[in-house]
Amino acid sequence: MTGIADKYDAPVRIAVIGGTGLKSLPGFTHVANLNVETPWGKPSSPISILHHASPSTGHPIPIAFLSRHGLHHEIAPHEVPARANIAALRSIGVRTIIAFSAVGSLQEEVRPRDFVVPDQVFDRTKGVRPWTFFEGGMVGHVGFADPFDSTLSKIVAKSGHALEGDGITLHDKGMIICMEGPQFSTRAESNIYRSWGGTVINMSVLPEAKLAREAEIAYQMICMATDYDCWHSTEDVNVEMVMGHMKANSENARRLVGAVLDELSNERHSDLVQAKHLEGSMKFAGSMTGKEARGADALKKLQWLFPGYYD
Ligand SMILES: CSC[C@H]1O[C@H](OP(=O)(O)O)[C@H](O)[C@@H]1O
Ligand SMILES: Nc1ncnc2[nH]cnc12
Repeated sequence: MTGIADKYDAPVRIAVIGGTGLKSLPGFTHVANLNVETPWGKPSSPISILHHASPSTGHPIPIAFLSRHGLHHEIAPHEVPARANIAALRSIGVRTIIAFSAVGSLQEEVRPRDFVVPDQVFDRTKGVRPWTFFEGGMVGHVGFADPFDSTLSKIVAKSGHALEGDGITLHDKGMIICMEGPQFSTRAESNIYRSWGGTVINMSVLPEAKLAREAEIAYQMICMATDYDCWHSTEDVNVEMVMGHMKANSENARRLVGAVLDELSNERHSDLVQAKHLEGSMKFAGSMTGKEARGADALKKLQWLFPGYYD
């Protein structure tokens, strides 16, 4: 792309990860495209840096945008390079991620095109996706009882509720089931997930949310329901249905993300967007392994991710 810089000198604190049907964020000033190479490989797409005018000061706030499935939706859910995505975002300064996802609804009251801000996750991936930065002779454990950031979730919910009555319906909690895919669920699975209390289902929240937590990044997913999976009397989920609802409701998705970014750009959330409450948490949690037993490769990679933590 001509006229777009390939560097951005200031730290970028806030990122949006776009999912199915949200491959870009129009309406912002596109100032740079960053091609970041991490020890875990290349991210799903170049990171676009967008300028968003803070409603409180008018000053431009940089926002990083990454397309989870690539620029042309060429990366399947189980192939998403989630470690490279999260590591690349952290390396440019990101400490807050708003992740967007198209989901199936497991409850009658969550209708196609409704938004859900989940507060819990149930892991139904199959262990085929790399899910941690801590391995190979660098052991680390991090709490994941509450997989989303509670302060961030309140901001997202408040921003969404403020748009209600204006074409947007938002449910401010729920359990998201993360399945492996890429095939959709069987009817038996869908009904079991409902009996477990699942609210919505996707193929993307994990390991993204786990890796964000390990990287000391505040993370919240915004889900948009696109179908009733295959438990309902309506038509079973298919790709045309998902894409159709995403396309038809994309303006609302962008309005919601815009409202969240407006709020996060406010100076009063400066500590949150820098995730001060998470800063340094991996210094101790990731330094359990005795120095003499540390794997050299693992150490080098983690020193790239957390400069100064494991010297
Ligand atoms: C195309 S339907 C299945 C696909 O849609 C969701 O993608 P994303 O979470 O990136 O919006 C779901 O997780 C599946 O990957
Ligand atoms: N029914 C479904 N199952 C899994 N992922 C989805 N993404 C959108 N709809 C979905």
